[in-house]
Amino acid sequence: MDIDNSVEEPQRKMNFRLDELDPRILRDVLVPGLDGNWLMPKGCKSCLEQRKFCDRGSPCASCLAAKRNCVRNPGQQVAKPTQPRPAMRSINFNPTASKRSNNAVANAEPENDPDVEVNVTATVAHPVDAVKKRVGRPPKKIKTEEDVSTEAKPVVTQVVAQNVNATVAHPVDAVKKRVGRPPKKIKTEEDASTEAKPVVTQVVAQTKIARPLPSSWNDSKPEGIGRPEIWCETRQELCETLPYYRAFQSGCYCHGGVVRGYLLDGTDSPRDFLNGKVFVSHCGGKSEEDAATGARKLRDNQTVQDLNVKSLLNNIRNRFPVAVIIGDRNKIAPSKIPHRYCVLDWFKVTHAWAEKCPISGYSRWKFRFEKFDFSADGWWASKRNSGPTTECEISYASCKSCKGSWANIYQEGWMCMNPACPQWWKIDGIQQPEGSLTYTVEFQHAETVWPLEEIVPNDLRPVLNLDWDYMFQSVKRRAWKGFCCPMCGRLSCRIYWDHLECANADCGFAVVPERRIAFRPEDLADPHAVTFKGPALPFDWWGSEIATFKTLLDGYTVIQYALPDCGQVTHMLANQPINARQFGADWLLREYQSAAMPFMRHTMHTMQGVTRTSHFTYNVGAQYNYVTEQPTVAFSEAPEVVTKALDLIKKNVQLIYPGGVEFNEVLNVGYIEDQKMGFHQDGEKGLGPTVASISLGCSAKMTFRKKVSKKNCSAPAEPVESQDDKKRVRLELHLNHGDIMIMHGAKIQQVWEHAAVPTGLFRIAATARMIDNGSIITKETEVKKEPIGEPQEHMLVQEEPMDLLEPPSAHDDQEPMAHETMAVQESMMDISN
Ligand SMILES: O=C(O)CCC(=O)C(=O)O
Ligand SMILES: [Fe+2]
Repeated sequence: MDIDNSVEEPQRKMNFRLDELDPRILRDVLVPGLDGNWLMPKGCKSCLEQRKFCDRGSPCASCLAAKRNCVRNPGQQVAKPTQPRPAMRSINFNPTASKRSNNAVANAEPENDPDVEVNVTATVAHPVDAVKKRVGRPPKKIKTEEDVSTEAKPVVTQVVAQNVNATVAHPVDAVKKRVGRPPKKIKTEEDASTEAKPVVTQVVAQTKIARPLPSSWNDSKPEGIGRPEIWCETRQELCETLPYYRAFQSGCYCHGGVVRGYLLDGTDSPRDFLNGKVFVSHCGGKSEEDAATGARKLRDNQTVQDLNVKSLLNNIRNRFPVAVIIGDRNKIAPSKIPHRYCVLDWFKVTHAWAEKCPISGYSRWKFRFEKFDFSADGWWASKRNSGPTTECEISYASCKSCKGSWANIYQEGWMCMNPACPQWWKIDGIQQPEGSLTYTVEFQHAETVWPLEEIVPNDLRPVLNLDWDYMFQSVKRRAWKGFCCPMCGRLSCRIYWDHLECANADCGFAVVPERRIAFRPEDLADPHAVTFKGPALPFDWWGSEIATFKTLLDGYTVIQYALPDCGQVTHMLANQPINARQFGADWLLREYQSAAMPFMRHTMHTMQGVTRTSHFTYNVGAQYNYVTEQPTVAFSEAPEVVTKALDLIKKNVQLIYPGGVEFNEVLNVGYIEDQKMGFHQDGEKGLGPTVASISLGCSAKMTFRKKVSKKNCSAPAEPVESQDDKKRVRLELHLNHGDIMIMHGAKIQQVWEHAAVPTGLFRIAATARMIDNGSIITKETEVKKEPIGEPQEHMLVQEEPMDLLEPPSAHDDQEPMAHETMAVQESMMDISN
């Protein structure tokens, strides 16, 4: 038995749980695909003793040259003698028999399978050309593909025989050549000039680059042979537009158990490479930057349980193509990537295997991808690329120890790629040293044929729907997806309320549809909600630490919530007659829809970087930049509806705070389906203690919770909501059409944060503030301002205390679930009736 158990690492074994399983299960999981393969011999004794590279021929080239008897260790698989190359066979794909994909490994024992032709040619080089190799181990110097292709001729070269000549088609799967397909001639200019030479320089694809490359690095690359058809400059443009790439942070967009989109960007791992048709990459995860070298290193084993690994293996198993995107921060592109993100093409994931990371010793999963359309290089190929001039095929061999079968990936020799096997990452029992491996020519250039290969799933360019009636009369989620410019291919977010504009300044493509949105309040109202003609009944929820008071004022139902030591939040509930008043909420809703409102999705800084908000805003009056960066206009230049909204807000605030509160700014916010405003404080410098808003259109939930101090987070980012975050909510207002909300007390903004989530299709909120930050103060807003500081403790004088309306204590410290809200509503109903 040729297993060296002494090198087994129990810790790794524990991490890689599959090694506890039956090896057949292991094979099924890790190496779905080919059934039956020929075995590759191990290196000969003589080469092993001399620690020389053995080409595993029979006899090997080295013994042949030295006229030695080529002997292998007992127990090792001996290669069959050289045979004449058999004619290529075509074997029909049997869909029922090929659940497993043709990726990395064949599992069946070839000698037991009479249908499998074994053909390990010991001395024949590459199908067409001999392969020129450096003597001994490749030099330690780390090279990129480009280095190799542009460097002067290798100093010492020696023609050696390549031992594997994989001409045998797989018995079941379609790793076979298709019938009648003529051999491909895939030549580059460089090929043509070197054609006369009998050897092909083997491309070395090693991209271990310790430190981040300088910014000019991408620019210094040669131009590609084409241009990308689909591209953009921000991650948000990418993720809002492409249905196959919605992952704002991950390098893999997984959905439904498979990877739909794969991003090749800033992080690389040793031996990642990309040519015009094939690339090898990793799937990220469990890695961190090494403080000393700047290189990314693993902090744990990647396993088949990891989401990205599991999903990519499913892509292989199910022959599920993946759309690939490249970022200009990647280090492996053969040409200059002209934009921040560019779509490459559809790819097949053909091989998966685990390498032992040379830096950390952990297992890192690597994946090989092939361009779906293999007939031509992609636009990103460099003219300097040189590959083989005819078809080639990847060969496979089985591990004597674990019986797993793996592709012949590295030119230095075949290795078992099963991390659970004692022979993992060893050539002839010897652990591979750091950075010494290079891929075989076949592994870099061979095509894997899938059945139904010709059928590309769909055009990667999202279709721009020019049915403008649908697009703009609708306020559905679809209406604020990004779009792909039909002129230049740039992906753009929909950032304007009323039209589409390509973000490429050189393009100028825009569509300005006729504006015909005309929602009436009843069109937008919650179908289950009551339309109150008398005093409206509240549907709010609050924690027991919040004291409440209720009254009626000018037809409004007024509820005040006292946030302990901070101030008050007032909810004024409108009803149908109030909203129908002159310049009331109904009029405002209509006017906001018909006036030319320059609503836009402006930019804001979050922990993820600069993104556009998921709502539209239009600011009038003083500068208000605390959350978003946006311009402002004077009230005199804004549509009349904004001033009328402010008048209505002021009139109602006056009812609650008769001392007089003035405002010099109105932020108008437009929401369509699925848009919202996440948790934030209204923290503009110089903000007055009173912030008041009017809600128009569909209902919304406005929630309040106390802030928690977050390290390194000075900006009011939209925090990711966890279960605990939901539990932190202590006040929830159900704002309906025409309702007024007032926050009073500067400490509210310091201690609490609030969020607004509409529950229907279309909503406008106009929020008024007093801001003294040195920006626009117009004549009309030059008024006496309340000092900022301690909260103003003038609660309403109550006719009727609301204590009885407090939710039962059982609701304390629980998230305001629907049933709890209902319980509160019922208790309110009881009392109000
Ligand atoms: O949409 C709303 O009602 C809330 C808006 C808001 O919080 C803001 O403008 O700061
Ligand atoms: Fe706010």
